[in-house]
Amino acid sequence: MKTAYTADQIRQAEQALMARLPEGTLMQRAASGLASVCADLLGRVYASRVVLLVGSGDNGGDALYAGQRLARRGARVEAVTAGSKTHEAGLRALLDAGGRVLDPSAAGAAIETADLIIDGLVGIGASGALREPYAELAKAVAAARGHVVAVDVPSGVDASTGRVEGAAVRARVTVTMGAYKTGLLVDPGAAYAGRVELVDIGLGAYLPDPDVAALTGADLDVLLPRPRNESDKYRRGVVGVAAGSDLFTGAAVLAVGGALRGGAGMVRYAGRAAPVAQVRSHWPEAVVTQLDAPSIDRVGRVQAWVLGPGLGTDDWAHELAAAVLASDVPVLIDADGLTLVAKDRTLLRRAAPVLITPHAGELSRLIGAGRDAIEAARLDHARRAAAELGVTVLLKGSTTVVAEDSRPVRVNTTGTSWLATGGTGDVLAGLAGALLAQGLSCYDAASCAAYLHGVAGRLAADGAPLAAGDVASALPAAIRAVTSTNS
Ligand SMILES: NC(=O)C1=CN([C@@H]2O[C@H](COP(=O)(O)OP(=O)(O)OC[C@H]3O[C@@H](n4cnc5c(N)ncnc54)[C@H](OP(=O)(O)O)[C@@H]3O)[C@@H](O)[C@H]2O)[C@@H](O)CC1
Ligand SMILES: [K+]
Repeated sequence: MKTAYTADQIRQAEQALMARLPEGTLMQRAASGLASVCADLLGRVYASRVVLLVGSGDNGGDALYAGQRLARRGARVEAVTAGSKTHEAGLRALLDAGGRVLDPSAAGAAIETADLIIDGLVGIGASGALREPYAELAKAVAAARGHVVAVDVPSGVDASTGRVEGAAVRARVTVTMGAYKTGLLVDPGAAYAGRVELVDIGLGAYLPDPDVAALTGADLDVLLPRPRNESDKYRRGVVGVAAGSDLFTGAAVLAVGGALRGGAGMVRYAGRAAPVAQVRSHWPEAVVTQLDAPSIDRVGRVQAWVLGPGLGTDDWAHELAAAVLASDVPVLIDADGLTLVAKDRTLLRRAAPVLITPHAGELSRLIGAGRDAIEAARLDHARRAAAELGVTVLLKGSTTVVAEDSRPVRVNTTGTSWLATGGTGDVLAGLAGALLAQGLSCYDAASCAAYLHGVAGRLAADGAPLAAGDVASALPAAIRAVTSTNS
């Protein structure tokens, strides 16, 4: 599990650790890790040209000491000091090692042509959008031809939330100190951070419960259910899919496709005549019930439901949603199911668990916040929705996040932009439903499904556009990639 923390959490842990160490120890550890990543990127340090962007705080101090180390190895290091003050000891160390301070008027040209730029403008001490002259420097970095390495967080990215309010440095690598910051895992911040390298400065024992966490392949290997020798199709879990309508038959096909690849023992599909015909012809593996009335009485027992993809929002759909939600098993609500629930909150009054899987627009209808506001602060809104609605929330987007009251938000880092195409959400819903049916909690089912869906998307796309059906087809390969044994 990759864990990440807010700026306040990091600062408190650092203070506790610093109290036990000689002054300056942590900054030297940070600078040493930073210099070593830079040296690897440069390949040959001697005679390379390095520009340091140095702000007024300790983030600038890290950059100056790393510059000292590179200068000692023969790099030509130049510092642009942008703040009202500069870390004095760090600046002295750089100058003693042969580095120099650049006239601000020469900064643009130096940034453009340097082999490597170290962004030490601001780190966890920043607040709000970058002020001048920092903002102008951050913009100048966009023209850099060399490697751009951010110290701790890319300047302009809010370390605690990933928000970017104005200009921000777009880094190839971010070298982060002691622990991941939440803003490095959540978009838009994650997109600015590039590859994130963690430098161990000894903070581990002082860190609190994380603010957010990201599953890794090893976590999936532990969490994903496997069939045992004595398993039969009923014991492996049966997932029900209530999706599709005369207008949207494809959503039913794709949701069932996702569910069939998710490892449940059986997939039951229930719907109207048109989607029933499509599901039957695509998936002989599914057990299909054609509904004459909006009721699930004839469907047979399931351990979890997927409700909503392509279902429509008419009275019939509303009645079917009410019937599914009146059951005593976990229900995943997606797409039209979310529109129905937004119009009639009483549908959510149930004892069994609910997992909702909205994108920002759907969440906006559910909690009455603007879509743009949600996109700009995805973590906050997912948390708020989980608390207000009493459900688990999987908020889809460039970084998919899973929120549940009193738990760290799980962020998914496996996604790819190729997944932003019609129907992939239906596959995700089916997959997550299948995991629910196998006994995973909403929190685990949602975060494992997001992870596998992202990996499957990458495998299916492989650098080219994909269709949603390809993602369902790639799910077995995604599962194989994370499970160490195929038993
Ligand atoms: N603590 C530790 O143990 C360790 C810390 N480490 C490192 O220290 C970093 C944190 O250092 P920090 O606390 O000095 O804050 P930091 O991010 O450098 O800058 C704060 C200054 O920036 C300014 N400023 C603020 N907002 C701004 C804005 N929007 N636009 C422009 N300027 C803005 C403001 O200054 P002022 O306005 O007064 O000039 C403020 O005082 C951390 O990220 C890590 O790299 C490592 O060495 C490991 C050990
Ligand atoms: K920085």
